[in-house]
Amino acid sequence: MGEAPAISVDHLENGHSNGVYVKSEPKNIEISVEIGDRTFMIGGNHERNNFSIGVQIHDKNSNNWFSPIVLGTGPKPSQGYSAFVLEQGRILVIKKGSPRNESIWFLEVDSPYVREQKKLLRKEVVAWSKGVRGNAEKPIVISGPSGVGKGTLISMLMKEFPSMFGFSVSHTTRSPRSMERDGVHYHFADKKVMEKEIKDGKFLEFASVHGNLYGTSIESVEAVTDSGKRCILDIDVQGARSVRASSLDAIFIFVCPPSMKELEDRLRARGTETEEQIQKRLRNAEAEIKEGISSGIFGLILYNDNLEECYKKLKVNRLLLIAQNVVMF
Ligand SMILES: Nc1nc2c(ncn2[C@@H]2O[C@H](COP(=O)(O)OP(=O)(O)O)[C@@H](O)[C@H]2O)c(=O)[nH]1
Ligand SMILES: Nc1ncnc2c1ncn2[C@@H]1O[C@H](COP(=O)(O)OP(=O)(O)O)[C@@H](O)[C@H]1O
Repeated sequence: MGEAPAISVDHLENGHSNGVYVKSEPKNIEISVEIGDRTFMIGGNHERNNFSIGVQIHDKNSNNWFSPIVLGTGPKPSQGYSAFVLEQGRILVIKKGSPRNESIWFLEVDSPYVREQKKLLRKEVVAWSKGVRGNAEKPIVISGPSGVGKGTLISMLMKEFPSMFGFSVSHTTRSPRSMERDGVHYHFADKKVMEKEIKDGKFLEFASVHGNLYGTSIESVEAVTDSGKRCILDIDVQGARSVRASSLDAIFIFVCPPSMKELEDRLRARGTETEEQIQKRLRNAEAEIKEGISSGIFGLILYNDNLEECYKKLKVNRLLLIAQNVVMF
């Protein structure tokens, strides 16, 4: 596994731990971990937030304390945590005795992702992610009819695991919706330019969907995987079929609506399509759902009825969960 030797960590007692004199000792510190010139104090409530464990940084050189920006969702404040320093500026935090899927957390304090966020935010940053199991490397393809909730579920995943997942930004000739930003939601492309780039072999897959051209460029996938994150592709069934046939070994998930009526209600409520586009998407939806369920392309079929329940199924499903090369104690 190559991790740095696990350093068991004493609980902070009389203000001294790992040789760092703590001037203004933060309250209820459970763990202190020394990495280089810094000591990371983990415990208590994060800035009076009872739902997430606190993190403070002590810099040996300046003898200053920092309260970093904390990204991701950390474990709840409680007793009984232990910490182990891993490679790539990560700290493994284990809560012994809690249910398996609530016992492993990673605090990134100097990973490539945290360094990227520090540069962006110009502040001290740390990022929590929950350690789960599954297959850490494979990209994830999520398909489903327009309006079913793919984008919503993907945003929830990326919000909870900011350092684990990256979204592959597709190209499309469709015009942007009011809240969509070029280069973030899509690369909004000219048809001729996109067709030429497809011919030049720059695309992993492409398809005509609801009358527009959509495609995943190799560059978009690489932009995510080069950042050390797991790539999520939101593509239609045709695209999923092409990816399945390609060398890109991915995990395939299809999201179904509870009913066509509910799908129509959601499309209408979203208010991003004209009546004509809604009708076209609904006509296509029936065939897409049939293909999604019966094609055998998708290893996981999710029914997005209750959003929270569907999201939980997405996260805890044996196919998706992410191995973090966790050393179980
Ligand atoms: N094949 C393929 N389909 C894509 C790609 N990007 C988006 N799509 C699919 O195109 C369809 C329409 O996407 P969009 O216009 O954003 O509508 P939405 O599904 O209602 O969000 C959806 O099924 C997407 O999954 C892509 O790069 N390749
Ligand atoms: N489980 C759900 N119950 C009710 N509304 C939902 C649910 N999931 C998503 N929505 C809503 O349905 C609309 C379509 O969701 P979206 O994520 O844009 O779908 P897609 O990306 O598949 O086109 C959005 O307004 C979203 O807030």
